[in-house]
Amino acid sequence: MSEATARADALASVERTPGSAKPDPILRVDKIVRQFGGITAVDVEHLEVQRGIITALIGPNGAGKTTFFNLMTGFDQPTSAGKGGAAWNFNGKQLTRTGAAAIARTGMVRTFQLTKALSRMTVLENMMLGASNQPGERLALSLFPPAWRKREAEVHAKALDLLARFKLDTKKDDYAGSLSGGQRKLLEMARALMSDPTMIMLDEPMAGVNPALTQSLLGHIQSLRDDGMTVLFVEHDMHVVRHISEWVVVMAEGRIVAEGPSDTVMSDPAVIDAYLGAHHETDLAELDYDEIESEVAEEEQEREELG
Ligand SMILES: Nc1ncnc2c1ncn2[C@@H]1O[C@H](COP(=O)(O)OP(=O)(O)OP(=O)(O)O)[C@@H](O)[C@H]1O
Repeated sequence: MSEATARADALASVERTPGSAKPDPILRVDKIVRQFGGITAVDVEHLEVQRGIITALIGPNGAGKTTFFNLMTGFDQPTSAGKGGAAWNFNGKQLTRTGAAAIARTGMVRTFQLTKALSRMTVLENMMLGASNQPGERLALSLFPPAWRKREAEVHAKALDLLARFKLDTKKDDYAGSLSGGQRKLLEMARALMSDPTMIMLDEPMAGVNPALTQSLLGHIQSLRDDGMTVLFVEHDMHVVRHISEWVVVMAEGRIVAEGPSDTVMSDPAVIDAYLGAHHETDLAELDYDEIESEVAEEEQEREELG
């Protein structure tokens, strides 16, 4: 049996309902709520992410996807414990109240957009920063300088390997800020891989990427999965979602509203509702999002004119 068939078989019996149980979940989330003032950004009752596959997290703007990523990776904290207590478990480890660095060391990492500070560093320096330190490593290394030099050489070699894999090796001494949009996305992904994650969370990996690089980025994401990594990614482009994800989770107004394989979930009425706020007999993949946006803008203007 091919690996792709095995992955599809593992999901065949999974219920297409929000929060459904998976045969081998690497991430399990319970009752996680995050509010900002009066806004409930995230209110996830239960979610399981299957190990070793590519799962897409989709949903309209403001659905809570980025906040959910931040909560999982310790860059934000849940507001309320909810009934029975907020909890999430990654690869057998309970992560509630665990800091971001400690969560990264468990093997769950997310990509970050290149900030201004990182743009002023070279591509290679960015990669070196991505290497995680094992607990106690800093102390051990500072007490024993030869070990530090050995570790630095290893990290350097690994950074060069990854840069070659992502075809960024010729750019290693360039400022990260000088890269094109697509190359930045490659660097963000390569940097996250420096810590040998078990699961990688990508926030809009294709945003701002030109069509030529899109294909290469998609290939990289698939090869991470083929190497045994679990991939969870947020994406607005439905063609990308259809192309590479084996499972799709849909968020709206902080909640998980639908789950299923990419070829069927987008025709789920709950998903269409989430995007359009009304029932439509439409296949989301066929929708023209620019047209929808301009229709929504027109409707808003009409409402404003009507007072
Ligand atoms: N730091 C913050 N302070 C106040 N409100 C916030 C903050 N972060 C997020 N929100 C609000 O929480 C809600 C969820 O936002 P979030 O960015 O998680 O959504 P998203 O699904 O990632 O959206 P997009 O697809 O547009 O990136 C939105 O209403 C947003 O305005």
